[in-house]
Amino acid sequence: MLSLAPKVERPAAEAPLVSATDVQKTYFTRQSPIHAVASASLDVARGEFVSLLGPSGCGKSTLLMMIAGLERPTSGSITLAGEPVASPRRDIGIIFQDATLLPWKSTLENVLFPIRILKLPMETYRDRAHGLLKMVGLAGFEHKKPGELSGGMRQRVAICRALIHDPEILLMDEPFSALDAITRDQMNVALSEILETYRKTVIFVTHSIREAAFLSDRVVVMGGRPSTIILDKKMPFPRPRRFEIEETQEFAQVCRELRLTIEAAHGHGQDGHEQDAPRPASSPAAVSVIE
Ligand SMILES: Nc1ncnc2c1ncn2[C@@H]1O[C@H](COP(=O)(O)OP(=O)(O)OP(=O)(O)O)[C@@H](O)[C@H]1O
Repeated sequence: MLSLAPKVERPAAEAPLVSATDVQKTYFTRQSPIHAVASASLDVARGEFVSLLGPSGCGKSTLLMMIAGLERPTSGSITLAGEPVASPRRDIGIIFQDATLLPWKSTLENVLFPIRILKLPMETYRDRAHGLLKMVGLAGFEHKKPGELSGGMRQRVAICRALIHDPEILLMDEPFSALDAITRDQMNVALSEILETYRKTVIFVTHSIREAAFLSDRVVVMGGRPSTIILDKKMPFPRPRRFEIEETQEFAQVCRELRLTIEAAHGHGQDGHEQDAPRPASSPAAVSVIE
């Protein structure tokens, strides 16, 4: 039954929807093995929003791709709703850094593309596609091609495409990192609003401390060499969240703790990854993450 699912409260003590146990991943390359994830254990409850935060190369995308069934762990296990992940699944929607839309198809056709691939009844999903596009502020853009849309609009189309078949889990790999700072902030608010309506379980990869703190129920910091999970912290901010929380002392304190955790694991400014928007002169340099 297709519906624009209303927000549903999660019963307490429910088994985790996503569970990774002692997951390890080594890429065997011609040169030498690369230990992308030394060990990671992570439970994500149904309806939870969990960010994986950490500097470049700490294995965030690798962990996400293993959860998606697109990479196999070298050891350890990953289950979704209690079932081992063996291959890509229908109950997952994935959003990457680049919107990867089909340039010759319209906005509407792009959103409906998974329905074609999954061989689901197109007519049943057309209304849902219109509803999703309206929700993200793209009503009236259904027949535009990706080339006629801004970066933020294209990424909103990608979100609609990921939600069209109503997957239970959304995996997002730095979905907003290619956008300018203002659009990125707008997308963070838009994503929060979308998830207030279409409640999903989300695992979100980012370098941005602020973005992780703003969006998440929990922030999982990855780092160290070899890379593991070094902090798993609940975000104490009530929902719905609006920008104003970023101006609170509590938000600054949480961001500071996340930054200090990353710095303790990696030292200061090591790998020259993308840097933050201008920071107050009194604050120390960021380490390959955006504050
Ligand atoms: N397919 C692959 N083959 C070999 N090595 C890989 C492969 N994918 C990732 N790696 C390596 O594994 C390590 C972890 O990469 P991964 O992309 O998971 O990190 P990340 O934290 O997501 O980085 P970024 O934030 O820059 O995307 C890196 O050293 C990377 O070079």
